[in-house]
Amino acid sequence: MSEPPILRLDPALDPAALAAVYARDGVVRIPGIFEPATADVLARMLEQGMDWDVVVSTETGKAEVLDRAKIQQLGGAAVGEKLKAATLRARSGFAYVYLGYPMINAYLSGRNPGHPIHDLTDFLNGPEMIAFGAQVIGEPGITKLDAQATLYRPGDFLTRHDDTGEGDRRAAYTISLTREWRSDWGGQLLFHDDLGDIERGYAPAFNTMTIFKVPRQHSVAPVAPYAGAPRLMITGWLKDSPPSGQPRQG
Ligand SMILES: O=C(O)CCC(=O)C(=O)O
Ligand SMILES: [Fe+2]
Repeated sequence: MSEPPILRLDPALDPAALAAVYARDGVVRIPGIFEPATADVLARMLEQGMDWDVVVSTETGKAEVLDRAKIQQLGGAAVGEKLKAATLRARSGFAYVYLGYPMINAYLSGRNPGHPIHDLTDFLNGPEMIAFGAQVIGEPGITKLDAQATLYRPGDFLTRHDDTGEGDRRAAYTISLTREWRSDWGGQLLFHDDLGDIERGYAPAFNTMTIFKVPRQHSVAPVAPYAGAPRLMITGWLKDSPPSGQPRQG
């Protein structure tokens, strides 16, 4: 049996060139973030091996996270009502529906012990990734990468927001592990301007990292009812708050 590929960034990446693009545009696309064999293993994990929660926004825009046990307890009809309510709220406010896996919480609480997602959480908060992210965005004080895995099904969405958080978010990132996508399947990361037009729309391109400066108005376009695959991402923020309560302390 062959060894699993090493979890590392593709050594061919040129962080200085990426930093120049980020400094100019406030956003940078990074195709080929992992070597192909690594990206393949990570994609397979998201495609086949995840203990997904249903993530649905409440009236206040906070996340209600329904794990398998909670879904069973509520029953399909009650879960469906929550999704319907969030979808109605999306008409006029911040709302979202998708499947998620809270990587940091899961890591710290010992959920799914031995699962390979925890190696990725470790990697994202390890010295190589922190140094890379800090260099690309030109913020040497970056201490951690928040992370969640997400799966958008047909109809799933995330409405317009700007990622203002606790004040420690220096930039947002996404790493797409969506293998194939058609540009008419929705699911783009959209940047909105003040006139209500779309400045840019990024399809979930396989093995591509996107980093953008926040706050900035953005959304995830609803995945089309006819989309032929799930939209698979790792998303989060590069933060500069002290690394307490994170993986790899000390
Ligand atoms: O999935 C994406 O492309 C972006 C997600 C996002 O904007 C967020 O989680 O705040
Ligand atoms: Fe966001």
